[in-house]
Amino acid sequence: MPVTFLQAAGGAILLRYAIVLSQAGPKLILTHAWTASILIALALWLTDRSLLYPNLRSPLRAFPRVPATNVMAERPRGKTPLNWFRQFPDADAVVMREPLGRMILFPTSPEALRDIMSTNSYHWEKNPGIRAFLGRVIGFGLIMAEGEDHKKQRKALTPAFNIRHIRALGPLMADKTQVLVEQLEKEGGVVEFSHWASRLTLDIIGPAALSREFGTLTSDDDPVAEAFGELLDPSPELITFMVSNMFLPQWFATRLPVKANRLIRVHCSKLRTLCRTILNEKHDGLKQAEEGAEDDILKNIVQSGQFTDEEVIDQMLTFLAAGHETTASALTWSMYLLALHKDVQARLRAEVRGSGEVESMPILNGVCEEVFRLYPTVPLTIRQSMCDTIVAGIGVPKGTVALIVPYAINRHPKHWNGVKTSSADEKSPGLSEKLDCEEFWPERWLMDGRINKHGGTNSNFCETTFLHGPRSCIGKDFAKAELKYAIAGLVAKLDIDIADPEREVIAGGTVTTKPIGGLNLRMKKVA
Ligand code: HEM
Repeated sequence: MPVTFLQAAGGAILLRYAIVLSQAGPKLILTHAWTASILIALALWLTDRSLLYPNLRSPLRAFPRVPATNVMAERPRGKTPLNWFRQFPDADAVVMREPLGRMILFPTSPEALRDIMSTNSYHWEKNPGIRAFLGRVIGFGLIMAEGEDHKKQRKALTPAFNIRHIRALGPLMADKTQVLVEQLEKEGGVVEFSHWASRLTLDIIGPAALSREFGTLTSDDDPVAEAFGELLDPSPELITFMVSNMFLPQWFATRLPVKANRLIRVHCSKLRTLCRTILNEKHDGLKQAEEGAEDDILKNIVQSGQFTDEEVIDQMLTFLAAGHETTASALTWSMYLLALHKDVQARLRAEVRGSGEVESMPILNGVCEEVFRLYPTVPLTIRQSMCDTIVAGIGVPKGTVALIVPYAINRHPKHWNGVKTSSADEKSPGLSEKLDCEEFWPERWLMDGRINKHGGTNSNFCETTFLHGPRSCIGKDFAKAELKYAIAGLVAKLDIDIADPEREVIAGGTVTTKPIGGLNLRMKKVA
């Protein structure tokens, strides 16, 4: 529609200009007519893009408008969208207009989120530039696949993450946590915890996904930890390069003589070589052993018979990258929240020291769910519509950019403000207190002492830490089990306090959320 309008207007003006100038002689036509018509067409296009289309024709006008803000740069990421959601609590989405008129959609209501993530999930894809860049780093596995390719990969990989396999990993998760506890006891005193959390999760994903011990908890020089450290917790230069990949064509970006390109080439080639070696060993193991090689995610992928060796390596890189810093971030924030809420820490310690299955302990479950809600590891993710589609009953054109912001959605006041009720309150009504959407309150996830799945809201789309639908996190159950075992193991043995209470803890990080400057904790053995 805008193109038709522009073509007609530009054509008419061009014709008129040509007639006027033709009367002034052929030389003048050649000198000015084309320049003038190009400038006029450009001016019309800009006017249309920045004024007419957004104000008069865009269907996104149906949603409240918010001022342009650099939401990618703010800390914590999602802070401003949360303010918008407070301002427009009943809106299905808000729309931000960038200076050149591009409209960005921020879906907020469960209906809008369901349309994007579930009903019309395949109408939306990730930004092609970011995909190409991240694919170079973490492989073109499941996270980077789109459309039919994604459907095929997801179907082949889902059995590897079934609940039976994850349950079987419980002892490994508990054992590795025990190694961490011993290391922390040796450190004796103040530790920078996010660093230890990454080591733990790498040592769990290694054997769980690839039958490979990385041993990062007990050794300082591990090439895998180093490569992921530099690639996933990158320098400002690497971040700038990543963002510029959204706009630059890949044939150009990959050839730029910048340090970031060299760093990616060196580390990725090391990681691919390592994965190739592991894969060859797995093939040998599968050929030799009657029972097959050790049971892990890799064995399931190889045995699915759906992938070439290079594709399996892409999946291995994806699982290593997606499956380690993410849970490390959640574990870091768990320790932070438990250090701030010593009463919850004490109740949790009593629970995990008692009998019962780690998977079904009520307080532990509530603590994990509150951590995922308040500090979603991926605070924001981006999508672009590949065709005309519908969001909460409004027709949204092809090419629309949507920013899904779990940080803000998970704290939406309309869904998460409430009333604190506990069994004690139920016996003595009138004692209920107001519950703020940003308050850490594990009991949201308990109803009459039993675990509930929605945290007291009326839709699971009120919480989007792992997203929902076909593009939701395939490792969700793995991550939840891992976090439970890690918290249970740590809290049972160690008392956790903030080491430097004066310092403000702010959520930063590039791909995953982490406290800026780390998290210093005082961890003491408890009797
Ligand atoms: C706290 C832990 C975790 C969080 C918060 C988390 C969150 C997410 C999110 C938000 C996405 C969607 C990203 C997007 O499309 O923009 C995702 C996708 C994915 N995650 Fe996780 N994740 C976690 C742990 C894991 C683990 C442990 C694994 C593997 C062992 C894993 C593997 C994946 C994969 C393969 C995808 C792509 C799924 C697809 O597109 O079909 N994640 N995760």
